[in-house]
Amino acid sequence: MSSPRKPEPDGLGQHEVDPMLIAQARKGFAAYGFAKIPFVVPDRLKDAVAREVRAVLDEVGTRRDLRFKATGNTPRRMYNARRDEIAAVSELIPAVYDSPALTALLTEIVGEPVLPCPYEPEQYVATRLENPGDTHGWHWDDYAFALVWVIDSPPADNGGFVQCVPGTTWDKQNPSINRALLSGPTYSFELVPGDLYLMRTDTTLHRVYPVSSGIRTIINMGYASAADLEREISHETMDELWSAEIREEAKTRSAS
Ligand SMILES: O=C(O)CCC(=O)C(=O)O
Ligand SMILES: [Fe+2]
Repeated sequence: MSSPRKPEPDGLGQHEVDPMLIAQARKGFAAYGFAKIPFVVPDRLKDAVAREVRAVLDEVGTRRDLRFKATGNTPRRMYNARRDEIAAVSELIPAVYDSPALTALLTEIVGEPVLPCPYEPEQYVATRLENPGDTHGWHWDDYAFALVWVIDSPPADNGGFVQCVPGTTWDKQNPSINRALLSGPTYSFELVPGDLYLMRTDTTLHRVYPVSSGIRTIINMGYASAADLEREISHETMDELWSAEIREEAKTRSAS
């Protein structure tokens, strides 16, 4: 007898999606490495996830102001809550991340299996941009796919939209961001609260345009391709992100 499956979170199992929308998203994803897919989850689930993400950021959001050598020293100026901090207070977000109904839809859109990320810190991260100049600067991600839930966003005049250059690859020893920018068109996408987007993050250079005012809140769920599971993946940007935090925590502790 097979073991009972965990129930799907709040209506995800019964959520119906128009096959036309999937077909359109599939085309967009193949062309731009980016597709807006707000239709993949019901609105009440978006609201529940938004409440939990805002609460966890209010409670444990940690300020980062860093640059990473592996992405050509582009800036990260933001507040984050990491995977374990989210999983410690939320049952819903881990259940959504693991939802077979959701990953089946994502698999249809990208045309290959979308799999849970084997490196837990990259499974989900919540991010808030709220100070003028806050940005998630140009980078690639370690794993193939990201599903980003847009929870708060300023009007595009105040920044916070996403830009990407598809068909580019990350050489961590020599990231050459400017060469990647010169290699093809940069596409920009306006996003509003309630949007979700899917990105091919290992071969799409991307960033969030700096915010000049207002608040931008997201949760990014990272997924792996089958090829990712076959290769050795290093995690220097994530490891540096969290180790900077650990250094800060140690400083605070020794100062107190
Ligand atoms: O905030 C976004 O829209 C993108 C976030 C991102 O690229 C990341 O977390 O790696
Ligand atoms: Fe990213």
